[in-house]
Amino acid sequence: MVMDKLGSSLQDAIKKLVSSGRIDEKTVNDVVKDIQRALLQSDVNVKMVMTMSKHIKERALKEEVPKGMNPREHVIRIVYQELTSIIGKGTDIPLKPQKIMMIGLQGSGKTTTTSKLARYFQKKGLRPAVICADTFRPGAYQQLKTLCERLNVAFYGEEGNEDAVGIVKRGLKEFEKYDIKIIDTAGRHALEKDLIKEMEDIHAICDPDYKLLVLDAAIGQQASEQARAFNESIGISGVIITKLDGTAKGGGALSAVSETNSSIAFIGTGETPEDLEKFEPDRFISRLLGMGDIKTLLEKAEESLDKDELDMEAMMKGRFTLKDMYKQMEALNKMGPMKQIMQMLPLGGLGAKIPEDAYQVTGDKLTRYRIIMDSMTEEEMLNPRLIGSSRIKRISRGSGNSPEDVRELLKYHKMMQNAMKGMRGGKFNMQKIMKKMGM
Ligand SMILES: Nc1nc2c(ncn2[C@@H]2O[C@H](COP(=O)(O)OP(=O)(O)OP(=O)(O)O)[C@@H](O)[C@H]2O)c(=O)[nH]1
Repeated sequence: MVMDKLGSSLQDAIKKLVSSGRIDEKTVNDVVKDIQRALLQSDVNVKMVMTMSKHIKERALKEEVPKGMNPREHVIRIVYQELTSIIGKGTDIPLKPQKIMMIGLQGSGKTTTTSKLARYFQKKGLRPAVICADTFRPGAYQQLKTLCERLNVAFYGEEGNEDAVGIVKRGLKEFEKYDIKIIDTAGRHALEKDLIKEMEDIHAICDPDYKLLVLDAAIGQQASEQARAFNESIGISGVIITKLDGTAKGGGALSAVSETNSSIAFIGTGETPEDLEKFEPDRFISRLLGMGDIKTLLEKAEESLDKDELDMEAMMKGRFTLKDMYKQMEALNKMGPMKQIMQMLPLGGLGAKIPEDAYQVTGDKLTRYRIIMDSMTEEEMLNPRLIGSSRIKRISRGSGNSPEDVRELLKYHKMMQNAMKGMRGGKFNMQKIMKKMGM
């Protein structure tokens, strides 16, 4: 997975925040410390981490909590916004006919990314064609040709000919009718004079709409040096960070680019032609924070939960009576299978605290539980601890069920009560957060 280590550390920090009793300076400092550690481990520049930490602390403690939001949600929203801001806005490459020139150092994954980009446009219904102007690396021609053939993408190259400019000229002529022309240029071990000269010559011939710099995520925060150097020498319109799936330094590479005058257009997330993603900072961060599927759940919850009837906050604090449980079971029943809902919860661990049995609330059981509860007094419903063995006998007789059924119901209630405590502040608060963040 892409940056799963950073993701899980950030999710742990958010989880801590979600389950903290109250938001005070200490809580904010603790969470910021966790976030700092996670970002530094991912090679994000220290100065950047410190500035971001300062912003989070200041905003969390000084900014007024927006109306309709609780302090916890307020802080999570700030963390989300600050993380998004350190990776920049992203570059949008439009879906229209254009020429794209690929540049970068050798080993960055430029050739593979060229074919992935062709595939990206092909999937969007545009006709891509690829020109191999890498006459420096032996094998580049054959590699790109094979990749394009597999994807059924038009390819032009002249094996053995070292005249990259001539190849580009002839390739563009041949591909006049194609929508997207992607030119793969040669890389070197460093940004040397002859590489710059060759890029400038190719640039003059093809006059590209976009010049995309390919960078390997493993270089971490050094990405800013490379982006700056290429930008100053020939100018770049955007960056593609490759191999984000295989390094612990991804955070460094992503954040470093935004420090320069450029931003990220795509990210490479694996070795297959499909493993290229358009870079969308807000979506990327919400996925990293584990807020992915929550939106679906929240929409569902919104539709079927009567918020006046259910006081989730109170329940999660432990005031979870049999009456609450009954209302909750009814509401959840309307939402769909319990297990499916729990699996959609974000932040992994929160959902995982629900015991397997808790998923088995079928319609039949619900009906049985309702009949049993109908035989209880109001007092028993509000305070189930009063229900000893003589009351169990009475309730079972009154409801036409066995004492085991009553015990099972009480056991289930205890289990849910504990699970609720464990999820304190968890899932349903996330609903509001996602909404406020416009997701
Ligand atoms: N896991 C993973 N591997 C990648 C990704 N992008 C490229 N690679 C691999 O990185 C290796 C080098 O990629 P090439 O495309 O040959 O890149 P290169 O050597 O930089 O080629 P030039 O830049 O053209 O000199 C290949 O084995 C690719 O499969 C990615 O996003 N994830």
